[in-house]
Amino acid sequence: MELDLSPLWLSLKVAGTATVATFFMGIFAAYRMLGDRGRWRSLLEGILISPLILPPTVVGFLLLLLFGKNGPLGQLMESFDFTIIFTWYAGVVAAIVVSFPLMYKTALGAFEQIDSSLLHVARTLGASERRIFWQILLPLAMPGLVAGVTLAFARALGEFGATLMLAGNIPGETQTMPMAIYFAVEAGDMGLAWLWAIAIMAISLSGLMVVNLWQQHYEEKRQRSDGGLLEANEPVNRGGKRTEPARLGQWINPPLSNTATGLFVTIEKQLANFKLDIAFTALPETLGILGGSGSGKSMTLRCIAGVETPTKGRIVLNGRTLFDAGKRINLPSHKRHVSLVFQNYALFPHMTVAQNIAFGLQRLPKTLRRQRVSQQLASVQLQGLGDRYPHQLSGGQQQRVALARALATEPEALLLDEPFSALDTHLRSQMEQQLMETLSTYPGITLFVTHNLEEAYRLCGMLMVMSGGSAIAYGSKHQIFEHPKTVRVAQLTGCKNFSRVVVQGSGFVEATDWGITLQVLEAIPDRLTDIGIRAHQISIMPAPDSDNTYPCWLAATSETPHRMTLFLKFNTAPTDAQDYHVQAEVFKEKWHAIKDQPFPWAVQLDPARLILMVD
Ligand SMILES: Nc1ncnc2c1ncn2[C@@H]1O[C@H](COP(=O)(O)OP(=O)(O)OP(=O)(O)O)[C@@H](O)[C@H]1O
Repeated sequence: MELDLSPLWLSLKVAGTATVATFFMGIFAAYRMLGDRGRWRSLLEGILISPLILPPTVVGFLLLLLFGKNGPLGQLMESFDFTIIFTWYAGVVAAIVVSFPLMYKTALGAFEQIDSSLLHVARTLGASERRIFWQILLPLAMPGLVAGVTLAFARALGEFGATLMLAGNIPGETQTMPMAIYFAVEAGDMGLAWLWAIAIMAISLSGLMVVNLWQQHYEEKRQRSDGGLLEANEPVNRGGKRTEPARLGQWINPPLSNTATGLFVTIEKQLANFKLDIAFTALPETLGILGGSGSGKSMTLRCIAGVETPTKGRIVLNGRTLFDAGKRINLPSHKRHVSLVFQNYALFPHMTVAQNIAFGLQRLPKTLRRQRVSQQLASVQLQGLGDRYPHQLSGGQQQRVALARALATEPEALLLDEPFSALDTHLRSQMEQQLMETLSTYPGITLFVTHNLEEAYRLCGMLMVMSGGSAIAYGSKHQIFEHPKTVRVAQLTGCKNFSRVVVQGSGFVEATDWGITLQVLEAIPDRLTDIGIRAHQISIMPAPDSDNTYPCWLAATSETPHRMTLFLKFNTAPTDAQDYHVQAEVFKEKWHAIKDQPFPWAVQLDPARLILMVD
């Protein structure tokens, strides 16, 4: 008897059509749900994936209620003289419903895996949501989407229960392979049942294998091109000149005003366990932002870039209002002309270096775009690397590409969020040099977030110190480092030695925690509470008869490659390593000169170096 192949063709037709529909519907639904944290999300998710957990007969029953003669869709179709019940269309509908959750869930997972900073950075480079979808989300999610399609197709191919209820088992018209198996078993024709079962398994498994092979190939191709990490190509700084940024501002504490030139920020943002409440003005130069972990530095940059929305306040850039809660103005990131460089650089991994840099230049004619990319590559010394992918670059090179990409759009403000944190010490100092040169020709406003005090000092003319979501100090770097007004600012700028004080009379205070009386040169502020001194400014064995010199004993030491930290106690010998008053830092040469001297040592807290603070 000749074998009727119609179940095979019908299955492929039904599953293929359903998969095409599921592909688009699943991606659309996943895209809409992406980032949705609304209260209806759980309910909506439950509905979308319910066909995965409900018995197929229940799904079939519900579809029958919907598409049947008396169902709302059934009646609507009947008014056009059309019905899908007991046709192959019904098989397609059943297959779409049961395979949709697989496509949706896989697509959502693939989208969610994409680093959100890539999307944020694309927005700050001027890309619309549509462009981000087509050029960032879709290509990066492709391996996941392909896996989703395969699973959806396999599920559609194997659909039985819902299809039987909606489409029935009409040989040649609605009988798919799963149905052919069931009815072959019913009729006792085990040979035929085996044949269809093997056909389904072969099609599904070969589909999965092809996808797996493709993914493997995709990964191998990525790794093969991983070959050359180019640390050796990093520029080597051999005695090159180190220059200060060109336009260090001379002003101190600029008034908070809606300046025509500059960045004016006065915002509040309430989060679950944190409140950002900050106000400052930045002029066209480099403002360093220092602060402890979690003090709100990144959040401030994210609000300025439009990645986060403040709860209250205003942000004005060169006279343009970027955000005004009162007037309900909230320019999207792509219209702000503000570039944000993330800690992890957020380079688009599927684009070459040149494509990354050109990403924000879509509106320029091609020749001009190419010219701008070459200029930027040259400015960060990456000529000849335009065709590489980010994973073929060293950390330092990636950092330079991120900077070139951010500057290519000629932003009015450049926000750098700890741009060197992922680099080793050697590379860090090279990159710092390079950034200094780049910034010296950048005419806009730069905000530079860092934890590294020395880096902040070298790169920035002005500094803002943040703590607990607010600015606690703002001024020139000299002012902030040499005359911190509060204990917190002194701590955050690296001061390690503090003592409570009682004022003794004009020019003298008693440092109660250290048990000594100190002469001070600075005018004593009204509400003075603390005195401090930086570790490297403590003198050991000073010239005889120096002021503020006391006998000291050594409680403990701690060694770094070039310096020693000495834990010292005034007036009496320590009982253990924790029993000390101050930490002093000395170079190794000095340490070798003093280490065998008998105790007590003479230790001076130079009156000119003492910091007077309020708590
Ligand atoms: N999306 C968020 N939802 C709730 N809280 C958040 C969110 N993002 C940040 N925070 C909180 O806001 C505070 C400030 O975070 P932010 O990232 O600005 O700190 P930071 O000063 O940059 O710290 P670090 O130096 O460690 O990067 C932290 O307490 C953090 O937990």
